[in-house]
Amino acid sequence: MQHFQESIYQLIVETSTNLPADVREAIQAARAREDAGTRSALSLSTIADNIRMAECNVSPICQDTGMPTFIVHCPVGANQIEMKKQIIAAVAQATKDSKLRTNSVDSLTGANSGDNIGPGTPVIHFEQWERNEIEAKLILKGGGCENKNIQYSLPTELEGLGKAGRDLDGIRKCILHAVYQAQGQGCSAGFIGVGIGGDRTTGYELAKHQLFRAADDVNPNDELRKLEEYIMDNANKLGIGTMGFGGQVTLLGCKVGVMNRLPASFFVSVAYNCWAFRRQGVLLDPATGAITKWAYRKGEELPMQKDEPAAASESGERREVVLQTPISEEQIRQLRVGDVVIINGPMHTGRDALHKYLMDHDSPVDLNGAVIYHCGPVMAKDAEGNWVVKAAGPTTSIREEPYQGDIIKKFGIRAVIGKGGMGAKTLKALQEHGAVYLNAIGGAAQYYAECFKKVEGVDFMEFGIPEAMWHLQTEGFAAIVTMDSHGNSLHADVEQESREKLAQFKEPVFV
Ligand SMILES: O=C(O)C[C@H](O)C(=O)O
Ligand code: SF4
Repeated sequence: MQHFQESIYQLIVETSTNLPADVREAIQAARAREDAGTRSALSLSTIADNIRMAECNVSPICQDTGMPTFIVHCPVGANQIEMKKQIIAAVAQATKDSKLRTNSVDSLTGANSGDNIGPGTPVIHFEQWERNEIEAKLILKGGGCENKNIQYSLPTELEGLGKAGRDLDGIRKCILHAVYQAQGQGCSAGFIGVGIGGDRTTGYELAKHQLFRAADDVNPNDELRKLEEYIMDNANKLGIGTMGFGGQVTLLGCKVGVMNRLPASFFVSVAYNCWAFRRQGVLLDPATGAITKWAYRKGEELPMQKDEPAAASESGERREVVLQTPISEEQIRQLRVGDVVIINGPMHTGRDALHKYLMDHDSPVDLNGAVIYHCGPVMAKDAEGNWVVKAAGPTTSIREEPYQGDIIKKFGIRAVIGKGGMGAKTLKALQEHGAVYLNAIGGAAQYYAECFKKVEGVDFMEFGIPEAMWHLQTEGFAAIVTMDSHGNSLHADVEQESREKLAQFKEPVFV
């Protein structure tokens, strides 16, 4: 098995940097359905650019490379202890090479292990089979979409949909509700895996396993096939759209699996995966561990199409405002929801640990007129020992809702960039203080990394690389105003509209 570790390393690199062809196909189809020039169409075109860049740079598609989860099938007698050691070594190497972000954090102290290795990480499942080959599959599912997983216990009462009973129609309602509750926060348009039955643990496991099915396969169970088709036809009527900007395409795939349950329990578990649906697999020679075949069609088979120039020109109607940091209140008050803002100048990253810290401490840098970017980047040092940004898309902003309004006022921040939007408390602070919330395209980590021309410095390295406060010299960072200083929030609007649309699915369908 002299090649096993190297093969697993290749699997990790391929999964993190190159979306497979079936996922690309689903994204291309979504692009064809959105009207040119709309926010959703523009976002999908940025997503397509980002997929191309990640492949070309051999760098992470999204900075959140998730919880590395391996499922390994091996012949009877294969040495699983040895394989496990080599998988762990390959994960550590891929992290060192900036193909994975340092993503393993001590839950009590917050300390980052720095190499993705720690109690419970990576996740490795072994199963024996009677074939004379090894199959290793990997999914890199990020934290933002993981937070949008949801488990229902039937019977229940669902917002907008009424009673969901212990039958196929109740399951149908749960799945639609799962898509609704995710809004844009899991970087829609997404893929969902659904597990019917099991207990709380195996139900979620079954849901996650569905994500390993090819996006274009057909469910062999006729009832489940009909359910999947129904969901694909109807979930998109919710109008949530790419990144929750509104639009025709909210869901890119739906796969449903079933297992037995206890008489007293009826769980419907939903695993939500962002568009950056990173999963791949390899078949290996059991003697050498060399790769004999890839489990999913590789990305190269389906190059992402570039936008027609005509489509780009339609976006010309959108107001574009270039801002140099620090930004004044007057400049901010002129911005409205829907404007595209291009930011130049110094910008600072800050996410969970920093926001908590700033509540009762001073900032190490002056934040008056500043832009805070909710982002946990992948960083590396170049040959001269200088930090460079390797991947840097936004993180889900709503986690900072308890702090953000107070911090904006305390430090005089004028713009917050993130994704998925924020709540009423932040909206009020934006209005009172004169600040805006800018939505960047979640997952577009290569696209945004290019905007960071220089790393000026870093504070709080003790929080770990993703949570540290990076000071970045920025050029041409584009984001959309989705919450302005006049009380308008695109997120609140889309959520309300989709809640109203959800009610059209109240009546029974599968009886
Ligand atoms: O941790 C991150 O960088 C992003 C996260 O996956 C998110 O979607 O919020
Ligand atoms: S930022 Fe978005 S694309 Fe990246 S892992 Fe999180 S949910 Fe997925």
